[in-house]
Amino acid sequence: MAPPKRTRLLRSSKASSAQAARAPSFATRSQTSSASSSSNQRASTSASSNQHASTSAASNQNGQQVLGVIPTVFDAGDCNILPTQPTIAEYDLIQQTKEVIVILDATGASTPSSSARIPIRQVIEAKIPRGCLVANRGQAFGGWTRDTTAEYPGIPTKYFTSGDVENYEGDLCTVQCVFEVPQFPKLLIAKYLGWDASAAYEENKDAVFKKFPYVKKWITMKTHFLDAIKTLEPNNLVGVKRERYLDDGLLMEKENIFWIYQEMSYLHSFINRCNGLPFVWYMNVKNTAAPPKFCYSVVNVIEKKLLDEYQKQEAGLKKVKKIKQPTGERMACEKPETCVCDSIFEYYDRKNRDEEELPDADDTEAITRKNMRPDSSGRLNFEGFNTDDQRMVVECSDACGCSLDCPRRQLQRGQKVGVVVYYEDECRQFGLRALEPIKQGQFIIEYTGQILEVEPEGSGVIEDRDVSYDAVFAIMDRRKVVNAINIGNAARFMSHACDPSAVFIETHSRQLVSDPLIPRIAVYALKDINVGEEITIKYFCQDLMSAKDEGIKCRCRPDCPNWLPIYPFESDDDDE
Ligand SMILES: C[S@@+](CC[C@H](N)C(=O)[O-])C[C@H]1O[C@@H](n2cnc3c(N)ncnc32)[C@H](O)[C@@H]1O
Repeated sequence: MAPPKRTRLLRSSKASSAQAARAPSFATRSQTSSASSSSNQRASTSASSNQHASTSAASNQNGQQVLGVIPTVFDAGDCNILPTQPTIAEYDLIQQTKEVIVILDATGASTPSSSARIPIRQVIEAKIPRGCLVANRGQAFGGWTRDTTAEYPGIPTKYFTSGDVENYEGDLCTVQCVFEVPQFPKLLIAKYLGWDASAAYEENKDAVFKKFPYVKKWITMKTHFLDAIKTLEPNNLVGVKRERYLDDGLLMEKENIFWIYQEMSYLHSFINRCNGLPFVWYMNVKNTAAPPKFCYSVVNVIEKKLLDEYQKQEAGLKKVKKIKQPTGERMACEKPETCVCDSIFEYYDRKNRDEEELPDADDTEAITRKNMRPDSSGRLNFEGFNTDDQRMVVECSDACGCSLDCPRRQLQRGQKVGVVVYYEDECRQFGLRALEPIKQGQFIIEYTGQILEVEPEGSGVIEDRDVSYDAVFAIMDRRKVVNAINIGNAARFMSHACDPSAVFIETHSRQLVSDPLIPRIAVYALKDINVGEEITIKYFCQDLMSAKDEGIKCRCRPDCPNWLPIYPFESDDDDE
């Protein structure tokens, strides 16, 4: 089937009109957007699944045995469940199947079983999500290969080019990213998923918006974000302009790192979208530094051995009895009379006090352990809050008798505001910025990563890893951390600030008490954060930070006197 006729060539100097007439088109067939639930797409997606199945049981690049290929953590079926306008039944299905646990168990021994609600993945191999059909076809049949030293987990290395159009015309195309054309407000430059930059083309703005509703949202939010950056960083106007209108040369520079930013923005946002989560973008308006390589996951990853430990601890949690609610305390749960969240907090508090073995009652009182309860809008109250305090949120489950809309289930319901991974400067590198306004006390994002032991095998020394990617649990499990250096989401980019705009809160969260309980880390806003402003946390408590001229000079503000400690730390026991 021939693509529709074009009226005007995008960049006459960049492609011949013959190429232009055959450029890939998003409008070639009755295609729906990539996250649509159309039966056509379901059929194609499962065909593509079969293709992947045949490539399983191989070895990955590190020589590690691959038990079965998981194209990304989330695409093996999850991408089929998110229609743009779900029916009630489909909505229920999304709610019921959201949580996924990933188990790393390279030996394949004693494989844990999955349930329909909590699929368990045995091996992570970041691949292009299955729902991205043309990107997968490009990877298999594309005519151009990107420099393979630049490989990013889950990002294509092969692409269709304008020269491939003859063989693949009529292939379904998804608009991956768009740029405005200053003199022609009705046009957009569209680059397509799975096609290289030379096959970018101009399209009618309204037609793109109609076909791909997310593009309209994308461009509106991008403009808003870039307008905010213009005010916040007036020295970077050239880079800001390029994000909006593109640079003349970029369409001919397929290898330019700029295109990796576009790939990561689309594909990670796609994985988010499949899980009911908002946009995540990657942006560098300052230089040509490359974004870091890491495996994107919207859930925590845990080894079977550690999951087994958590399952043993369930015995204690099962004994938790509902305590009488103190009068005058605020209760966010829809069903305060049956809510057991405060009782669960009491359970952990008591358990910690027993383990602390402090010499006298005065010392015990010195530890402030806070039960953070959301208000009826789901926000936390940070009045009188100290970032050095131990704190925890317990979320409702089916044991509380409330609905899924209960305000005490923020992390379960998932991130609501989009974020931008933004290049800050040479010292801090990438940080995280708000794509949408955030209110004080609001849940922002989960900090996902690998659950690791603080001191593996009783070594007494924290593993030789960059602990600035560790998020610790002070209440639920002092022996484990969430580490996001290799696997994680956009939260792994948050910079340290001595006066932060956000905070980690360890969270006890599961929808059903029959789900495994794995501690999670939520990020909440300590103050209002406007579009374009940075989301920062305080990495270390005050006594680990010092002005002692060693470690990493803190760049949270130009005159900050503090230094961040360096790694690895010796554990306390070995200090003397
Ligand atoms: C968890 S990572 C944050 C993401 C990282 N910036 C990146 O681009 O991948 C922590 C590292 O960021 C840098 N960093 C974060 N906050 C900083 C600050 N306030 N001052 C100096 N460096 C900072 C340090 O190199 C630190 O080791």
